This record gives sequence, structure tokens and C-alpha cells, in this order.
Amino acid sequence: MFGTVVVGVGTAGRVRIRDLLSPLPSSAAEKMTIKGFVSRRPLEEQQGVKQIALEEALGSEDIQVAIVCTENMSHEEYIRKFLEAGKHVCVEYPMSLSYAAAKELWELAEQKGKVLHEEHIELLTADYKQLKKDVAGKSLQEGTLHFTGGPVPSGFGFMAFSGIARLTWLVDLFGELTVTSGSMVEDREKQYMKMTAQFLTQEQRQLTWIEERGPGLGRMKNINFRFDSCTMDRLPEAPREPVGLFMQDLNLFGQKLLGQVPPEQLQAERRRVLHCLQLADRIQQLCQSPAHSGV
Ligand SMILES: NC(=O)C1=CN([C@@H]2O[C@H](COP(=O)(O)OP(=O)(O)OC[C@H]3O[C@@H](n4cnc5c(N)ncnc54)[C@H](O)[C@@H]3O)[C@@H](O)[C@H]2O)C=CC1
Ligand SMILES: C=CC1=C(C)/C(=C/c2[nH]c(/C=C3N=C(/C=C4\NC(=O)C(C)=C4C=C)C(C)=C\3CCC(=O)O)c(CCC(=O)O)c2C)NC1=O
Repeated sequence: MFGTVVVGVGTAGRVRIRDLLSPLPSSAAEKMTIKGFVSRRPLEEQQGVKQIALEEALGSEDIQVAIVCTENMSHEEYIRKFLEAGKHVCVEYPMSLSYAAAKELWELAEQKGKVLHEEHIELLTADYKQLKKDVAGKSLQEGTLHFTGGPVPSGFGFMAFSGIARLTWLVDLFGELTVTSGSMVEDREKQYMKMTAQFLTQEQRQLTWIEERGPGLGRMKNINFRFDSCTMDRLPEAPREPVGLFMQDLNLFGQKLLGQVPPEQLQAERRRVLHCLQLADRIQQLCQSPAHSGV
């Protein structure tokens, strides 16, 4: 069994505690057992699980795994600490707010011989699995993915990182990309932000990603993908699957801990994660260079 701590008790952290307490029967998630949670705030027991001091979690021989669910800005520091202490780490996306940091963290994980796993529930939804099937075999001419949502809380980093799930969709659907432009419109007083990034696929087709956030904007994804044979202008709807998204991810992480995931899959995932973070870095640079900054 892998003694496990959850770090950070927000929406994601609470779901992690719940899933660890009742893992999917006969799945690799059953091989983890929750020993406590770590938080910067002193908290009462959560779902019957007790708080453990960070230093105790790092030093304890009973703990082999950390699941990092804090705000994005602190991921890098926690991952580093737990890897250095010889623990396996699962982190909610994005693993860090720069490509350079992510590269270092993977190197550290390798050096320590530990699993480093970045959760990507956006690839696990039934709707996305259907979308991926629908796109397979079609030849893209041009496409747009437009995300809207409420204001980003502080500590979640630049939009290309907090929105890495949208970028991951594009890369998972259409392959590795090159950034051709990035721009940003921001009205701080109104907590409104809109980032627009453009890419070319390896086949030189143009993709546009718009990430728009502000008060009153609902969480939504709009697509417009033009293919040689047809145009898709809405996401497919598929019936919800019985196993929750974070539980599916926990199971995948458990399989990695047990050495059940083939090395080619591990490498492909690592490559995709690093590629997306590198694209996010580039978009941030373009958005923050004076010639491109918006209002
Ligand atoms: N909620 C979701 O459905 C998903 C979340 N994620 C990722 O999970 C991570 C956590 O997201 P959520 O749980 O949704 O966010 P959240 O805001 O609900 O939780 C963040 C946690 O960090 C704590 N925190 C933040 N700043 C703090 C500070 N200065 N001092 C002490 N505590 C502080 C918050 O109190 C909270 O416990 C993020 O990396 C996010 O990208 C990823 C996929 C889905
Ligand atoms: C209701 C309020 C609500 C909040 C506060 C919320 C937060 C939230 N959802 C996220 C992703 C996500 N959140 C979900 C799904 C959910 N996540 C949930 O908390 C719930 C209830 C669902 C419903 C099924 C999915 C599938 C993702 C992956 C990214 C995506 O597909 O948009 C993220 C990670 C950053 C991002 O990709 O934008 C945050 C911070 N999501 C919400 O829906």
C-alpha cells in the first residue's frame, strides 16, 4: 500500500480525499491509503481525515505519495519538496507556471526514481472522448476553441497556464503546434481578461485559442473546426460515465505507481505535458511584449 497525503483542501483536494476514502473497487486506486492532509490553514478533520504538518508528511516513512491540489502558483514548490523527500507526486494541472520549472521537476523525478503525474481530467470527460473519436481521420483546415469562464482567482497564474486544459485539447486532437501570435486584452477594474493565441499545426493549418474570463461569464467551451469533409460547430454530447473524472485519473496514477503503464505511454504523456507548457510560456511572452499588449 502507498500511504498518501492530499496537499491543499479546495474543490479538487476535497474530491481527492473523497476518492481515496472510497476508491473504485478492484482498481489501482485501491493501492493508495490516505494518511492525512496538509494545509497552510489549521483545519478540522476533513471527512474523518486528520491534518498533518508539512514537515511531518515529508519526513514520514508511512507516506510514499503526495497529491498536490493547491493553487497553481505553489505547485512547483510542493512538487519539489515531496520529490526531494523521495515521494511520488500527483499534481493537478498545470504542474508549474513555466516550462523551465516543469523540465527541472521531471528531471528531479527521474533522478529520484519517482512517479510524477499531472492530472488532466479534461481528456477524460465523455464529451471529449466522443470529440476525439469524431475528429479522428478528418483533415483540419482551420479551427477555433473559445473558452469562457468566471474571473481567475489569484494564485492561478497567467491565462495560458491556468487554461492549459484547452491547449491540451488542441494538442491531443491536432498534434504538436507552433505559436504564431499571442495577445491580451485586460480591464483590471472589471476583472475582465481575454487572451487570443494563434498556432499552426504541423500541416500548416491555423488554430485559434481564445480564453475569456470575467464576472458573469459561464464556464463554456465553443468550438468551430472546419475539416475537408465537414464543419463541427458544437461539442458532441455523450452520456456521463459512471466513474468520476478525478477517480479515473486516480486510477491512472495508481497504475503508474504499480508500474503498469507502458514506458511509451509515459514518454508520450511527458512529451505532451512539456510541449503544452512550452507553448504556454511562448504565449505569455508574446502577450507581455509591449507590441502585443492590449488595452
Ligand atoms: N476544480 C476542478 O474541477 C479542477 C481543478 N484543477 C486544479 O486543481 C488545483 C486546485 O483547484 P481548486 O481546488 O479548484 O481551487 P480552490 O481555490 O478550490 O482550492 C485551492 C486551495 O488552495 C488554498 N489556498 C490558496 N491560496 C492560499 C493561501 N495563500 N494560503 C492558504 N491556502 C491557500 C485554498 O484555500 C484551497 O484550499 C488547481 O491547480 C486547478 O488548476 C484541475 C482540474 C479540475
Ligand atoms: C461549479 C463550479 C466550478 C468551479 C469552481 C470549477 C473550478 C475549476 N474547474 C476546472 C476544470 C474542470 N472542471 C471540470 C468539471 C467540474 N469541476 C467542478 O468543480 C464541477 C462541479 C464539475 C462538473 C462536472 C472539468 C471537466 C474540468 C477540466 C477542464 C475543462 O474541461 O474545462 C478548474 C481548473 C482550471 C480550468 O481548466 O479552468 C477549476 C479551477 N469548475 C466548476 O464547475
